[in-house]
Amino acid sequence: MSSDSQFSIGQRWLSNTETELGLGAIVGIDFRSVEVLYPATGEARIYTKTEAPLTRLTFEIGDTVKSQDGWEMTVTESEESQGVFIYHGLREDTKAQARLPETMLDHHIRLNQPEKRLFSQQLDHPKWFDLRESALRYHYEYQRSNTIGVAGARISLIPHQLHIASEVGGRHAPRVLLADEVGLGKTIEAALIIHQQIKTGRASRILILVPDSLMHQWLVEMLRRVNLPFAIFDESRCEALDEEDINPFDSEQLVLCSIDFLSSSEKRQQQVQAADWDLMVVDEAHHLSWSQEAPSQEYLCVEGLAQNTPGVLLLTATPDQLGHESHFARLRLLDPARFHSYEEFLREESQYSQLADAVAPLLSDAEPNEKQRATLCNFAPDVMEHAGDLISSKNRHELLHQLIDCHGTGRMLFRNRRANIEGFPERKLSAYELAMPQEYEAAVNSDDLLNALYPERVPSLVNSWTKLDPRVSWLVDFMQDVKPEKILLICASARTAQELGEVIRTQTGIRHSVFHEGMSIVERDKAAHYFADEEDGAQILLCSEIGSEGRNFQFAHHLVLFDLPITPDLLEQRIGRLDRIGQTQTVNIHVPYLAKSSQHVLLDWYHEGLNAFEKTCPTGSGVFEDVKPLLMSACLHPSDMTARDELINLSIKLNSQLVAQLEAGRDRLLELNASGEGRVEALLEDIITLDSEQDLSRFMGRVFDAIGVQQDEKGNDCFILMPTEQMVSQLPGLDPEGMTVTYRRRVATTLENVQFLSWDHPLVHTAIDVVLTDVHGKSSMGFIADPDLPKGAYWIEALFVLHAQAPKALQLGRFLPQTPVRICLDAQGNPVDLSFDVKRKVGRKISSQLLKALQQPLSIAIENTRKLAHQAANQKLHDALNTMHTTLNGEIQRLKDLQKRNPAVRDSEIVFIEQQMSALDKVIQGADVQFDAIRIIVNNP
Ligand SMILES: Nc1ncnc2c1ncn2[C@@H]1O[C@H](COP(=O)(O)OP(=O)(O)OP(=O)(O)O)[C@@H](O)[C@H]1O
Repeated sequence: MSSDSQFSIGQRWLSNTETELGLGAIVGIDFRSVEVLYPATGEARIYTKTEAPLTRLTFEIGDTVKSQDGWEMTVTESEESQGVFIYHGLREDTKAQARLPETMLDHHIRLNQPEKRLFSQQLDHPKWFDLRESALRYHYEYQRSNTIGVAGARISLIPHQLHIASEVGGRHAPRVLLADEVGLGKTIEAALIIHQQIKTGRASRILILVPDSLMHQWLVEMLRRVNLPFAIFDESRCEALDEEDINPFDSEQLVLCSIDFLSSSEKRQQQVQAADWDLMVVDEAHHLSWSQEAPSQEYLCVEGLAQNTPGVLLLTATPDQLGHESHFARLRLLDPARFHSYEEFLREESQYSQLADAVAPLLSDAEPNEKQRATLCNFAPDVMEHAGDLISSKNRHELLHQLIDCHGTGRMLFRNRRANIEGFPERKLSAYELAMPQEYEAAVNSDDLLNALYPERVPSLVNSWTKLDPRVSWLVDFMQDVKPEKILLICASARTAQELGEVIRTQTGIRHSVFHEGMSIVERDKAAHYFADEEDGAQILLCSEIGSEGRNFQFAHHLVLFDLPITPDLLEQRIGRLDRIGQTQTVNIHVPYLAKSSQHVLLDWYHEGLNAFEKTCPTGSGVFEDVKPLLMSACLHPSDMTARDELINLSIKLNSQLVAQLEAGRDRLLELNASGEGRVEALLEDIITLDSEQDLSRFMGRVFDAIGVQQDEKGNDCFILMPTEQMVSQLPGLDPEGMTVTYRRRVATTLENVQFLSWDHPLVHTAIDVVLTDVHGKSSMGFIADPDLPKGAYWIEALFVLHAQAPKALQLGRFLPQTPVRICLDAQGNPVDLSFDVKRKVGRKISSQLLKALQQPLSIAIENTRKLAHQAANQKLHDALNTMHTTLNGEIQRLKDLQKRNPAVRDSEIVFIEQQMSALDKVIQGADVQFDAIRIIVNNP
């Protein structure tokens, strides 16, 4: 909180919560808010005047001040003009009289006064010194850790997700397609990548584009999983912001927006493109259909954004759903230079299938034959030269990794298959044959495929179909049979869902809800919520096809497919609502169908031809493309058993060929890459170790205790945190009503209302900030009681911080975060290694006497600690430079090597690291040592 609410333009203030910003200058004031520019980091902030977390920086006579131009002077006089101080004194370099208005102060100055506080006897309890030291040390370790942004997510540890997150999240401007099969956690992967990019400073402005129907789910997932508060942007929000005459999309850093809304408004598209983004995420990217002649509106909208946004994540479970050309077009969004021609892409793909063939033996522990060996030599000559016996596990491993590197799309496309991931439930089909009503016969036997598939939608039957269609009465009975278990019903059209809802309302007392594209998002979310409610919720949710995308309904175990979709991908999407991570029981799939109808043909085709109900069928869309005419024809002639048999037999044959191709081929290499097998284990181990440590809970316990937050154990590894009236500082983020927290992942993933406190959690960060930015602990004096040491012996413990300032995007924290340097001296001025547990504060009277008596030796000792701290800091700085060079040179070299084999490495990635390295060189060399805190320890046995 600011100590002075009289702000004037030009005054210099320090942020109490974001010390890394440097010294700020007031650049704007209105009746409510104050705008501060931090020139050292190029950032600006707007604060509410009454709650600005700012401290004014002023100097007294005798203080040394530094100007923006680098010269220093000792203040001999100061005056104030329009609220701004002007300091006078002699310049140290030229010895000339100088005048330095505070507007011209060095932007890097920080408040630094432990010594002043010590000698003016503003002493705190010695525990605050320990707390400062721990906060600095933990912050330092956090910034350098490899689990940053990943370990703190509220998720179960699933290896393939962690692998993708760390592989992609650690890149500069990642541009990838996350294409895991349905329900394997693409949203979670995206959340982890976004979180990591933000926490490491790689990105700060994020735009997520999703279909209307998934907005709320994304909002909740981002908040619940990784504590990121996205703001939903729709027309009404934009309109409200239009009045303020700014680009609405500039008003927030984390924006969630419907792609349908954007692509339908020219004005909003222009605005969203004019706003700068670091990372764009597009969910359900298979909707971005493309062909040379007719790219879709959605595609064009995303293309415009992808051209100007450094990082792009596209998510789809069905990359090939709208054809291979569209798949190519999505890769083109990611890297237009590389994917410039579809023909070229096809040619390249065929090469990878040769590679796939050659690699197959390695994946199944066999020795490749001569031809395969020759192909491998072609792709990875270096390794093959020394390969010898390929089956020896070391070589095999190395070779596989090299081959993955050579794989054209392996670096930008991540696709995991369920078949490789454990823990999914079984799926069981129950089909119910029902008699065909006479009234449907004309439609079913017509030439119109839509009528044949969905006779209930024929106009003449609109008002009567629910009375004559036996699936309706079957449904009513079925609901009674499984009551109170939840049922998700999906059908093709909104009207069917609504009309079924009407029947349930009039004929049964069963609680139900509908969910379709005619409802607003809020209404849909309400319906989904009503369905999810365990006690008073709906037993059945009736969805149109849009219910089959992205939503999480795995708490239900019965899925009724009132009709069947025409493509296997859509069928998988539907089943994927229940067959997801977190599903605890067998997924029961119920299909009521009319005998000898087109739907009957589809049922047999899916079940017998593709086995697509009981197992995921990644080859389904491939088969579909090949048998489409036969399938259509069989659907139009449902009584023609020969046509049906031909369709099914051909599908079985094609499917097994495609499966064999897949098994042997390219995807296995891609999958091996996407699964992280052999590479994610170390990260997993680190997170498990971190989870088992108690450092965080102990540290936070001490912070809460010191600040005055009440912490009560609630059982089940949960704690209740309550603010108290005795709090010595505010703790932003602590709910004034109290909050329940846990440090245990297991608890956090089962109890949604409990906050998961981790090193990534905002409350932990603000707690560390509060400790470090507060003056508490800057100076203290404590007693120890050791009978083996002379009474009255004393020691000096000084804490320094090696610190540099840089824009976040440089990721200084990886190499030189704020680094604690602790120097301890005994009364004779000798460096010592102290590990006292200092529990008692020295009373006011004694401390005052001691300080008077020891002022001179203490001043000398402090000077000495400064010198020693500089020496130690120089060493650390030197080490940081070395590590930075070694690490970044290594990264550059690896990318360059990789680029020779794999065109998916963009030049811009290499250039970025080169520029980062030279900028960091300057920043690290300019690092400064600040005196942070001092503690005098006195023995009083
Ligand atoms: N690591 C995890 N821990 C806990 N829950 C998870 C984890 N991974 C996924 N889930 C849950 O599994 C479900 C599927 O995850 P998610 O929505 O990310 O998958 P998806 O691949 O995006 O699905 P879709 O293809 O349907 O869009 C969600 O309910 C999600 O919350």
